[in-house]
Amino acid sequence: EEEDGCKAVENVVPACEIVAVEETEIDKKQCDSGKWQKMSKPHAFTVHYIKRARNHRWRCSEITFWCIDEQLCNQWIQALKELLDSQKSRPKRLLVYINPYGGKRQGKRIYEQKVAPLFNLASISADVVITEHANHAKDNLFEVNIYKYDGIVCVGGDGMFSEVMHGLIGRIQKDSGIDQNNPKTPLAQCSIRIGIIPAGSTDCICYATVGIIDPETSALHIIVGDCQPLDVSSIHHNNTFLKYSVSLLGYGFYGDILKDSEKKRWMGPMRYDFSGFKTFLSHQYYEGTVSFQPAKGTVGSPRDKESCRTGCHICRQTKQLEEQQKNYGLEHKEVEDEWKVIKGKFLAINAVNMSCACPRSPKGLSPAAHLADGSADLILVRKCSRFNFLRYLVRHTNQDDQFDFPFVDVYRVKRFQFTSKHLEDNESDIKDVGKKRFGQFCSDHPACCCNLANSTWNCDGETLDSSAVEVRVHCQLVKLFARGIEIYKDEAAYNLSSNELLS
Ligand SMILES: Nc1ncnc2c1ncn2[C@@H]1O[C@H](COP(=O)(O)OP(=O)(O)OP(=O)(O)O)[C@@H](O)[C@H]1O
Repeated sequence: EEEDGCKAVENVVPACEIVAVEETEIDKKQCDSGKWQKMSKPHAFTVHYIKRARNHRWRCSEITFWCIDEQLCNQWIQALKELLDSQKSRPKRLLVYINPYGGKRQGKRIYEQKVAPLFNLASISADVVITEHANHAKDNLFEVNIYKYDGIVCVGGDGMFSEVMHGLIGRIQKDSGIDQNNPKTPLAQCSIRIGIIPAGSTDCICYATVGIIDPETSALHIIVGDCQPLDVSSIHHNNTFLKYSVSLLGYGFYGDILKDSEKKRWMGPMRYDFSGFKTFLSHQYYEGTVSFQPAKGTVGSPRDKESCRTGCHICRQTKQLEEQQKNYGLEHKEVEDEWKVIKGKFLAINAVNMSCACPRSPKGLSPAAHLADGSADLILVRKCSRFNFLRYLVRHTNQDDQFDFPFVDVYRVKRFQFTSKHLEDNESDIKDVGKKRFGQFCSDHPACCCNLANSTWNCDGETLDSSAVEVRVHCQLVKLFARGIEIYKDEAAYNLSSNELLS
């Protein structure tokens, strides 16, 4: 209870949410004003801490504590600093890559104005590299001593994250003597965490792992040393490594939108709407064979009502199960007879490692997909009428179940393969030269309805041309400075008053 009889507000700041503690310089003016004038020579310290706002936004707030006893004040500062030092998950040294051309070209400004001051406050030292060209960060990660850093931070969009992730995974495999081209080899996990400061035109990975696209919130997640493991899919063709994916790997509809939008970069972000509409109208379907291994070791299903959130029990249980299997020597045992094969005509083949929720589609492509359960949700949209396809797309934005259509199938898988009919026909060595020539005519004239042409893969927002792929999910291969999307129990939990007390 405070001196003046006011009831103390019972608010708590957990030690893990303190950003920094500093001694406060008191100037004469402060000293002479307010209730502190009673104190002959006051001493003070300020605690900077995380304050939750709406929509998963975090802000750095502060509270100053005053007392007359200098020794007592110093003891508090010392004790709180020791408390912060004892939290070993907090990073001390970071390597930061800034893409100065990402999004609205604000990456450098965002870092300097919103992130660097917070890192300084939290005594984090950062080596900053402003990228000069595409793949600069990726190449650099193969050259620098990454092991002296507690984390790698990318300032940019999903493309920049993908580049840093490829660099880090590639470097770790190289140092572990693992050949990335072998699709069957288990990959070495990356213990160095990746932080994303959103500054791109698409920041979906940040949104899916933090819940908001906000540089300050992301910086605070880095400072407190959050850790969110993330599954990564490796994509191969003919024993050649192609790419890694953490969000969407899409063939057909989403691949075609991306390919078309790449040609219209001059339109800015509007190009996605334009290309989306155009691709919808073209209503192209693609023939091929999908084969997959259903995920057996995971507890959830793509039709669950529950979404992946902070401390997700499904992700935790899957990891425990994997560790048990490791102890019994059962890890990575390939059970070849468990493949399911589906041949058909598809408007879209989407494999997602996370829900792919974004501000435009808050439910995402697979609302119950998990960030770290070692599986992907494989969504097959078979050929249907334009009207039905529109109904399917609309359900991504409302409460209805987007998988509840006879032409949509969803499976939780650990591995899958796709081969286009075009390639199958070529590989089966058909000597019918006339048919091949006809095929060439069709792909040269998209208006032709024969659909012999291939689509493109949309791999986390980048195009990937391959008419056959082999995909494998690597459970929790990388770790991010994030904690997944937090569940707020009630409004009061994040509407804390400004005069919070530290306990
Ligand atoms: N200095 C640079 N100059 C040109 N390209 C760069 C540079 N640094 C990084 N890149 C590349 O730019 C691509 C896009 O970057 P980023 O994701 O940060 O921005 P974006 O605006 O969200 O991207 P997009 O235009 O694909 O939506 C990345 O793939 C990255 O490899």
